[in-house]
Amino acid sequence: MSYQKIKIPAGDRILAGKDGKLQVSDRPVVGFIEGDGIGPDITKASMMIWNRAVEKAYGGKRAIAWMELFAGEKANEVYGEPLWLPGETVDAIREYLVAIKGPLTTPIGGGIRSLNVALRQQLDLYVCLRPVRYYAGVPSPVKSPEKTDMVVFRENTEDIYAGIEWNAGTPEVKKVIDFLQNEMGVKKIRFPETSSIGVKPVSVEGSERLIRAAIEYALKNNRRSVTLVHKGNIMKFTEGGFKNWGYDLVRREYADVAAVAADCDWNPPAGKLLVKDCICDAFLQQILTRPEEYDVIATMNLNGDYVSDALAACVGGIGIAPGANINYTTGHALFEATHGTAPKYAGLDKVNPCSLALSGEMLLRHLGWTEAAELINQGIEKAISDRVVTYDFARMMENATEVGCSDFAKAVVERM
Ligand SMILES: NC(=O)C1=CN([C@@H]2O[C@H](COP(=O)(O)OP(=O)(O)OC[C@H]3O[C@@H](n4cnc5c(N)ncnc54)[C@H](OP(=O)(O)O)[C@@H]3O)[C@@H](O)[C@H]2O)C=CC1
Ligand SMILES: O=C(O)CCC(=O)C(=O)O
Ligand SMILES: [Mg+2]
Repeated sequence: MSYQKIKIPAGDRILAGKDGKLQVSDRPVVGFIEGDGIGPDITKASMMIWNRAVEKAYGGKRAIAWMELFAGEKANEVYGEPLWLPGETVDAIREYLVAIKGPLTTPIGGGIRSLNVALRQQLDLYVCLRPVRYYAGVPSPVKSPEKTDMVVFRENTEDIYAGIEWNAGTPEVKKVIDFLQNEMGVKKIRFPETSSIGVKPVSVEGSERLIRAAIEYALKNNRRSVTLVHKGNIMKFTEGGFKNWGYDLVRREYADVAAVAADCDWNPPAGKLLVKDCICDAFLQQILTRPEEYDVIATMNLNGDYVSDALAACVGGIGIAPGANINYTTGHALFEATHGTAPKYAGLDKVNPCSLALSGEMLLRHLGWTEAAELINQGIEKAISDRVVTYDFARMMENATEVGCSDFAKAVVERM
């Protein structure tokens, strides 16, 4: 495919085999979107870390051929018109399979809807994978942060994030409310004249593919349990459906390797994975009081958004929380930091690049380049244990050497 503004570097396309395994040459083309706000700072710093890790791990035999893709404010500049998510950016990720992105701005209220959510939906990246583990030395607001070791599987294409909503006072919302009241017998809209209405689609297919991915991950990585986090006591058919369909799936497809908590009195037979559930509000307090009881988490879109920032805080904050958006069937994967554009720090070369750098660590692992991934972990761990950190950690540590974003990246590279 030819592109208008995207320059394709010398290298090879990553291909997905029939078994879902990727075919990766020694010079794979990988897309990157710099992002808005702090995006350029953390992308530049992370690039330094990723490229050095690959060079060091493979002695120059392997290298990533980076291909810049445009979205957000930079897309407006490059294309010379108000174009937030050019079609060719999505096409290029479709064609080249793997990419990484910095955060993109979403204005609150009016204006464009989330470009991040649009990318996930257009590419059907149904899993938002966010591992949460503690790096020794990172300052944390909890007493025993090392007890937090969870991997969040957040459903990425449905729920309230589908963006089906109508604003209060519009003819459209009036039509929806009339339909609900007159044709569906709804009597519970407290203030019908001034309500906005949002719709929350949650399907059997969407829930099953997400929960299946979480179970497969747990089995492959010898994890102890999968917890379905939901608010099914209130939203019976959407959040409650998610839980029930998850349990049905385990009983139907995984009976030989996994057990539903209620079926085994919370004691799975030896060697079997425990699948349990927890109501989301209770879960958010238990991650502070009893984190060791949770392992792999499967949840819906909105819960997953809240849960991932709350969990990130337990291990030091969103400055160090990585993530990936993945479709395990097509092999498409878009890696990204958990945090946003932190506009007040834009261009100051100040923030922590770890969240994006570690998303790149996940990317390298996804390509099978584990040696390079390990070097990134090692460099970050050593920098933190030497107390060389960015402002977010420095303000919670004693005797820390506070450095900027690019100097932190240099400190990591020196310690690989
Ligand atoms: N995937 C994406 O692209 C996402 C995009 N967004 C978008 O980002 C914009 C800003 O959102 P906002 O709610 O302010 O959330 P942000 O995550 O951008 O920032 C909130 C706070 O988190 C801390 N923080 C964020 N990133 C870092 C970092 N790298 N290092 C250290 N600290 C960090 C800062 O805390 P402190 O002030 O304490 O220093 C910051 O003020 C919005 O438009 C939002 O929609 C939001 C989330 C995800
Ligand atoms: O796209 C956005 O504005 C928010 C996305 C978000 O918060 C997330 O992915 O965690
Ligand atoms: Mg979020």
